Amino acid sequence: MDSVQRRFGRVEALRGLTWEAAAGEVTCVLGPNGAGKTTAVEIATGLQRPDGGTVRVLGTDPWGASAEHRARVGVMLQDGGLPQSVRPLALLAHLARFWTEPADVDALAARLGIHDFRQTTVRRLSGGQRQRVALAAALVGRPEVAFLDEPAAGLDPHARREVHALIREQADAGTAMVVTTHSFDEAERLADRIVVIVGGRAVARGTVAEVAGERGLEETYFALTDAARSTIHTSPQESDR
Ligand SMILES: Nc1ncnc2c1ncn2[C@@H]1O[C@H](COP(=O)(O)OP(=O)(O)OP(=O)(O)O)[C@@H](O)[C@H]1O
Repeated sequence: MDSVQRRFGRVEALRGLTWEAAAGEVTCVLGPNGAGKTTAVEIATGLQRPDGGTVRVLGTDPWGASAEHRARVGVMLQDGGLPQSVRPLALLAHLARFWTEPADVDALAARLGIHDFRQTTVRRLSGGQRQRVALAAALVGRPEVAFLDEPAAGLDPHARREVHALIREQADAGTAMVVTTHSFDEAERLADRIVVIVGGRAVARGTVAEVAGERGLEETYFALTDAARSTIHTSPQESDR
């Protein structure tokens, strides 16, 4: 996306956000609460319309894109949006029927430990269990690009390890994987590329080595976010709006 703007009343959620993700790579999107990560993902998946700028996903403007385009894009949002009264495997089997060549539901479910709670309806799953179902739902259509909003947040260590391995495998198979996270550890372990968003702008973009430099990702992140936040908070144009 290039120079994307998005405003909610007085709040400028995105102020000229520019970044990209590539096929076959994991791109981790980092940034403080309220930086605009979810807004960016929702715009990239056609759930929100930007007020300005250009967005292309697989060469297509996601706003109002066709069903054919949407079928090539996987999405896992923070609030899940899963139907509540179904069991996980029935849900995944149902979703798989939307695609001509879906992933193997049983293998995907086994991978994410979903068989362990196969008899429980989505409503009664724990937060981490629900997240694993949401991740499986995002990947069942074997997307060419997948946007995962904090897929490993709150998972137990085993589940997190599986989720990381799965994300890496999907990237190695050619998918552009876009993962938002608050974890430096996760970003360092997973990412080929990193985008740091602060106040609706990308303040750093590049490979992990390029962004982290010699200081390491955590220190670089604090330096970038502290600097950008103080600029944003003292900017007179912004406080006048
Ligand atoms: N529908 C909305 N109405 C009003 N303000 C909104 C709306 N959606 C987002 N915002 C505001 O836009 C800004 C960016 O929010 P966003 O959810 O994109 O941040 P985020 O980086 O995903 O944060 P977090 O790390 O907490 O998930 C915030 O100030 C938020 O309050």
